[in-house]
Amino acid sequence: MKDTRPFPPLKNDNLLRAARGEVVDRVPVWVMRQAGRYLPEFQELRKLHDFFTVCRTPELACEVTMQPLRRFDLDASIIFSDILVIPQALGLTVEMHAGVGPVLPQPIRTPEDLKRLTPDGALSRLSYVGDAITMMRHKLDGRVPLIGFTGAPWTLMGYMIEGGGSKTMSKAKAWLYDYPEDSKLLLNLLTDVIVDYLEMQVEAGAQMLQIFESSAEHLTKDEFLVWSVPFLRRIRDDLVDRLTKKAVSTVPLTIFAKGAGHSLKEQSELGYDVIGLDWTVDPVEARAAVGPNITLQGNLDPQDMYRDPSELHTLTTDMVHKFGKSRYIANLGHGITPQTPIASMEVLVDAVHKAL
Ligand SMILES: Cc1c2[nH]c(c1CCC(=O)O)Cc1[nH]c(c(CCC(=O)O)c1C)Cc1[nH]c(c(CCC(=O)O)c1C)Cc1[nH]c(c(CCC(=O)O)c1C)C2
Repeated sequence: MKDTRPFPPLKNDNLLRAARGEVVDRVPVWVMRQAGRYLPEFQELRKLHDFFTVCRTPELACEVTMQPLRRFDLDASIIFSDILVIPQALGLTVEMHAGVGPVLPQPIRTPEDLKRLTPDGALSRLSYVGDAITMMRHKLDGRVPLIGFTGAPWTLMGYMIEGGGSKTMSKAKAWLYDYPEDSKLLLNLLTDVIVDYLEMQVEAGAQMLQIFESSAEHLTKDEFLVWSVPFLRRIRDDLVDRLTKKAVSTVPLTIFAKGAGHSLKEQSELGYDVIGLDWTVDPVEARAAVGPNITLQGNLDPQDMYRDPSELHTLTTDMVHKFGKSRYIANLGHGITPQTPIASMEVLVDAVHKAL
């Protein structure tokens, strides 16, 4: 049965205030992939349960979501899941191979393979994510906001065609030129599922949403504007439309398009509240490109987490000074890597909170 109890009131809303451009008590900080492999308690839990079993079991997903919050004074939680649950819900097999990452043994190779996708009922096959979100809102007891997320269409298309991660996304890029109409069909199909999925997450209790366009880095600027931007725009517009029609309050939206620092101005015109930056982008140049009405998120190099604590402290403080206290959410410029020392997370969070 659906849990319809009201959610506990939010105690620390600095993340949401930063996203809306309101005054914050302190610069909010969270870390992409903050629940995961660098935490021994996550490794322990993973010895007992397969990756997607954790995603599909709300108690386990909530436990893993909570793990970083027990250790660090973070200002946000992000629901434990993966971007590849959408390809899974569309009928593709996704396996998580230790030391490799996601593997899709029967990828989409030709336009003919698109017939294997099953968009009908995809949303109901993702209902476990909504259940985990609702449970997590209660478990958080209002301590920090809960972020929901999705992969963006181009990034999901990449994994579905490559059959897993890829250094070049060459097969997926070949599709854009060999089969442009079928590529658009696939990107639109994914966009439709993503809008349904994000709407469901908001109704389940997600207080902010991040769209991961992690594979933007494989596109040129021109390609990004054709194969990513229109779909990112439609996700935002359709989602806001849907929520407005249902009289559900909309939540702040973040676009993280890794490697798309060439198109910050274009990203700022998509209607998203927050733009996530990778570490190659200079904070001052990013602010100049997007103007004053967008919140920026990022962007410490994840490799800086391997520096000694005093260096890390200085780099973090300098970063926060460059972004400033208004319209800023501190984060890394991409996911935290598996060997990161736990002490570095403490240094990062502490340095952000003390910087201004
Ligand atoms: C902890 C984890 C996750 N996914 C994977 C792992 C490690 C695998 C394991 O435990 O066995 C496999 C897992 N899943 C994926 C990868 C990347 C593989 C590759 O491209 O080579 C791996 C190792 C695919 C994936 N998955 C995700 C992205 C987008 C973000 C990014 O660019 O890093 C991508 C590209 C998102 C993701 N994935 C995850 C979260 C959880 C919430 C959090 O704490 O942040 C999120 C937000 C969780």
